[in-house]
Amino acid sequence: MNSDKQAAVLNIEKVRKTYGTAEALGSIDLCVAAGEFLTILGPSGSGKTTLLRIIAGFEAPDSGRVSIRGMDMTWATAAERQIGMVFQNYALFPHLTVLENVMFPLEMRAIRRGPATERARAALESVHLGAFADRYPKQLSGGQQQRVALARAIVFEPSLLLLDEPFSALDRRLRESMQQEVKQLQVSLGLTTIFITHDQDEALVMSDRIAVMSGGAIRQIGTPSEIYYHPNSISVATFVGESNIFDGTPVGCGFRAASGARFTLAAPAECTRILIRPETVSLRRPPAAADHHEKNVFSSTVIGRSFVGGFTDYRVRLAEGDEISVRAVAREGGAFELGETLQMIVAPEDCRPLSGKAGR
Ligand SMILES: Nc1ncnc2c1ncn2[C@@H]1O[C@H](COP(=O)(O)OP(=O)(O)OP(=O)(O)O)[C@@H](O)[C@H]1O
Repeated sequence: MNSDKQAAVLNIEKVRKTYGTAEALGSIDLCVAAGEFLTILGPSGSGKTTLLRIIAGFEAPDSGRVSIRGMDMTWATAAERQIGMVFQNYALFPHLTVLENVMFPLEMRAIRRGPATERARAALESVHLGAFADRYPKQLSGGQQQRVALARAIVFEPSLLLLDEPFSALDRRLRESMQQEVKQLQVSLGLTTIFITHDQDEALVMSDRIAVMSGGAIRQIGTPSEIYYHPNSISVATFVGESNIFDGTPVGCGFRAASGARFTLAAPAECTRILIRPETVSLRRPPAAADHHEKNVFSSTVIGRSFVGGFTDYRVRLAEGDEISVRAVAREGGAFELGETLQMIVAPEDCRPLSGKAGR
């Protein structure tokens, strides 16, 4: 075993799962390091829940191996794995108080009442619910119930914390504050965490690394910035963030789109597609004197505009016919008009090869 794998809390090797003739998971390999926050991101049906259930011990793989802290746990029960879990639907016991809910995992482990109460109270403090110990779940808001579920998941100091879409029932503001809170707690306690979501923004905000799944396979794994700026495929690029994708062919140091639009790239690349993120593009009214040294300046027309508070999202059509989305910082009274003829500019380093040798 190499040192990476020794430091891993979770190591998944060649895990496969089929339901009848349908393959839910191909051959999954995944290593999660101690203290790491890893997100499994993917659209509905991509296999996230199946993978999570196999990690948790609710489901057995057809083949492959699941190790936790270096021990083969493929056939261990859920209880033997010492994993803390939080689900979307809270799953608190309604007839137990908040404190009793949090003490439950400790009672299951036959920890005496005195120390169990002390630990449960400390866990409730860590999620800022110390004052709510004697309430019942139905007397709490959704966000508070989810914090109780989190306290219950961490109270027995699990080797691994699994979070399955835990914020999806919460409204946007509460969701964002819960993201911050969970992230702070995860860092301060050094919790090794696997987070499942189909929400790319949530994945980008919270994760040390993101594994992007589709069709039962991990398509790419990397830091949020690697995934966003260097997607290795069209499916990852379009799933994470907004994107403009041009098909075409490499020409010298540049790229010619199918429409004929020519882009200068930062370096020659053997690619058949380039990716341009909307926020890397700028728009301006044509200056009186043209600067012929400037690269990637295209004549374009505004064909759509929406103000999204802080930003204006434009849709523009290049003279060559391609349509492209642009995200600009909004200034009151400073928006371009529909039908206006503008220049669209994009830096060579922001035209990213998507496939081929230099495409990553
Ligand atoms: N018990 C089952 N029996 C048959 N097929 C199943 C079963 N569970 C999952 N599948 C199939 O396996 C594939 C992966 O499903 P899975 O629930 O893991 O996806 P997911 O990414 O978690 O989706 P969602 O975000 O909608 O929960 C899907 O095609 C699904 O229909």
